Amino acid sequence: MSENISSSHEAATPIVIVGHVDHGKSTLIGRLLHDTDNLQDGKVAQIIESSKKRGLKIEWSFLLDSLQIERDQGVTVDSTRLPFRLGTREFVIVDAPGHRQFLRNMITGAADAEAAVLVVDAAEGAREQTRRHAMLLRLIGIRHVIVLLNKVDLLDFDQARIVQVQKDVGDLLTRLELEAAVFVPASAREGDNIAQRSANMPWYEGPTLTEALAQVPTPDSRIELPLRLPVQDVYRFDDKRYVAGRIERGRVRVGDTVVIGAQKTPARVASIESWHTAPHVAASAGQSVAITLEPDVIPDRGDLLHTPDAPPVEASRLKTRLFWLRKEPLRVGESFRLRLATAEHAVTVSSILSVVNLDDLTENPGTEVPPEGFAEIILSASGSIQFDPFTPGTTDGRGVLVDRQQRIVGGAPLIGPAEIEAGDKAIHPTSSAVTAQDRARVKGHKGGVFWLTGLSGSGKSTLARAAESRLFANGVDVSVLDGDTLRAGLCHDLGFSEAERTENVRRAAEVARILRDAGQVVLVTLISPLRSDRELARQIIGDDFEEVFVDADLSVCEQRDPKGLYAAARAGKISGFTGIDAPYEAPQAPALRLQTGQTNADKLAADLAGFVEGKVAVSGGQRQTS
Ligand SMILES: Nc1ncnc2c1ncn2[C@@H]1O[C@H](COP(=O)(O)OS(=O)(=O)O)[C@@H](OP(=O)(O)O)[C@H]1O
Ligand SMILES: Nc1ncnc2c1ncn2[C@@H]1O[C@H](COP(=O)(O)OP(=O)(O)O)[C@@H](O)[C@H]1O
Repeated sequence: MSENISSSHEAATPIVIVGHVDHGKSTLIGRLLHDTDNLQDGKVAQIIESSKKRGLKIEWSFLLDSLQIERDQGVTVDSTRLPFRLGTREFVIVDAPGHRQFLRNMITGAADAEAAVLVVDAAEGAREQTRRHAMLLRLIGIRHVIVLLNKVDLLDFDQARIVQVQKDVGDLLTRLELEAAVFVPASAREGDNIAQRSANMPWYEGPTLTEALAQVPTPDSRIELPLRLPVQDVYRFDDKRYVAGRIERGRVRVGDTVVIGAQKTPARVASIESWHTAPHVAASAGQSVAITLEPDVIPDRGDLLHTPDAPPVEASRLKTRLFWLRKEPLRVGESFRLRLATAEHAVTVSSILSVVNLDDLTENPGTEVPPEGFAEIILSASGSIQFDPFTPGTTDGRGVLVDRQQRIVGGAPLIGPAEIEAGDKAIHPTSSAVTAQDRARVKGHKGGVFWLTGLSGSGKSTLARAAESRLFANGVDVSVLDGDTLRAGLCHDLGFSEAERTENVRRAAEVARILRDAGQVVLVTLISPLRSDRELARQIIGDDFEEVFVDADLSVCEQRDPKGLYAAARAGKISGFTGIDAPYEAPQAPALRLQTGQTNADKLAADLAGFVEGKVAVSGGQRQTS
């Protein structure tokens, strides 16, 4: 049997190119591929042709457009890899069609970049996206950053002005604990200092971009680190059980003792196999293997195999950096799945330690993380999680948060265990193993929240109760959360000040979310007079939230006055009454509008029930009707 340890193969070095919009990223890619002779002849002709047609000099960014068109015609891919060669060394520019996909690839490690070129328009200096991208480079741990000060022709190649921009960008990176390997003053459009040294900047003695790329170190070897083999799967074949996975770091030899996951069971490696080759005596980082163990223990997918002398960290509260991708802000109390190599753990955000202000890059206390925002948070799990703290250049601690629909909502490199501080809310919420899909299959419909807002007396309760009966008769698991009813119990401590109404809405939204997560259809009837409060409800509930406007003029409501409240308010017996001396902000774009001053209640209840059924329908669902 031969020693089959893969030596460091000369794989292409992946790089990413980032920068503020219009700072010249696409032009740079086109220029770079052309000047390094990495374009097929036909491509150049195509670019010259389309540039001429528009009466322009050669426009290198058209190259990317034409590659994009080719991609659009081919199979859908979520990552674009543009290979190019510099001398004997291979590189690949990792890009993605679309800004969000690009960010997603960066945080999941799909981009897997060794180095980054940060493009900054020298005439404009660092802008908002420059800061955001630099933060992202820090977050995902890219250690080698080349700053390309682009468009220096617009500064007449003036040394003093270029040096000033270099200093500004350098200061910005220093504040992020990132160090630029080199600053290259260049003009991607004109070709200065890309592959050819610029004659316009005799004062510049540093490398051109291609020279700078040639200096990017080859990836560090992960072989010398202690073993980590995340279990991908366990197969049974010919009476043997194979534990399959890709070695993330270290090496494993036949005869080694390994420890399996959180159960901490030791076992001996009996054999190491891989497809289509003879069995190995050893394997190392980067290789995918199937091993057999003695005794024949059964790990689970997600378990980490490691050496007994260098175990990973274990904690149930994890201090985590965060790059937040969801369109809605993140709040404390939200639950997700934390993907970590092949493992998935249920976690809850138990606190937001700080949120980065992108204008000045300061870290401040905050109650929510905005879309594309950066923060430091604590994630809590119900049990302990094994991990290695995030280390740039490795896959260690590279967590990703996914929501109930398996969508990636955040990059979450795990920094380490979170100590429990005095006064800390050390909560460890659990989440259900029963999925939304399981529930929908059993109930024949999915859960959803229908938020009925409108003036007192507009008809919210009347329509919700009538729709509830109709839906129930059709086999829908439905309930109503009614303002008056909640205020008699859960919210009995609340009055009608603005702050108390906000709290009332928050509580109702939290309850609605729990019921929705349990697969129910929930009709909430609250005046909820302020747009900001209804927006809060939408954010707490997240998916499957629909705003329904129960619309009737104040005069109609006042005339109906079913509870005599308007009369009491007019008589000054009740103060702060909605519509009289407290505001009501009508929805601007409700999903459904029910005009109760014009249409009878029966018809509107049927409309509401129909709307609800349409929204919660699942294909193939079987419902029992009564
Ligand atoms: N000051 C004042 N303003 C508005 N409403 C008042 C007030 N005082 C008592 N009520 C009664 O409380 C019901 C509204 O409660 P909500 O929980 O829906 O209100 S809110 O969403 O918190 O604004 C409301 O019920 P509906 O008529 O069903 O809307 C009233 O019965
Ligand atoms: N088209 C209609 N839709 C709903 N309610 C109506 C309609 N026409 C008259 N009403 C009457 O208006 C009143 C609405 O009161 P309610 O449902 O308690 O309102 P809210 O819950 O919004 O305060 C009820 O007395 C109801 O019978």
